[in-house]
Amino acid sequence: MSESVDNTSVFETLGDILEERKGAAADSSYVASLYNKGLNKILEKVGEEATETIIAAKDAERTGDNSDVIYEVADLWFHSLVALAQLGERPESVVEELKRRFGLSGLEEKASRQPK
Ligand SMILES: N=c1c2ncn([C@@H]3O[C@H](COP(=O)(O)OP(=O)(O)OP(=O)(O)O)[C@@H](O)[C@H]3O)c2ncn1[C@@H]1O[C@H](COP(=O)(O)O)[C@@H](O)[C@H]1O
Repeated sequence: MSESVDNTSVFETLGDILEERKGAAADSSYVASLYNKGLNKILEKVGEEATETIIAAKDAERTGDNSDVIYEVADLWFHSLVALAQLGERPESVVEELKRRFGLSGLEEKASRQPK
């Protein structure tokens, strides 16, 4: 599978798999088992993976080896996409939002925000 999927369509393919798993049995699929446990459990995994990413990034800074942090960021992205799928949203929505931000300076965007 990994060789046959173009880099640009990785999120689309993963989005299709996450949709397809909505019809799978919890004991046959990790994704289906997460859906079955519900959004709180999925968000708990997102939190865990975010923490593991921070620890791996600090280790990478010390050792110069980025392999673990890449692995943990992949876990974080994956679980974030499962959370979005549970909410009925596809990965392409996030890609679109990032695309919308091209050329928009983060500093300008922050300055233009309405005060809360
Ligand atoms: N990309 C992923 C992916 N990344 C991480 N993981 C799983 O996420 C889990 C998280 O790791 P942990 O170390 O936290 O797992 P754990 O300690 O066993 O988890 P808990 O018991 O704490 O819940 C592991 O079981 C990983 O295998 C993934 N599982 C699935 N996918 C994709 O989703 C597809 C569908 O997966 P299934 O639904 O299992 O068929 C796969 O073909 C992949 O493309």
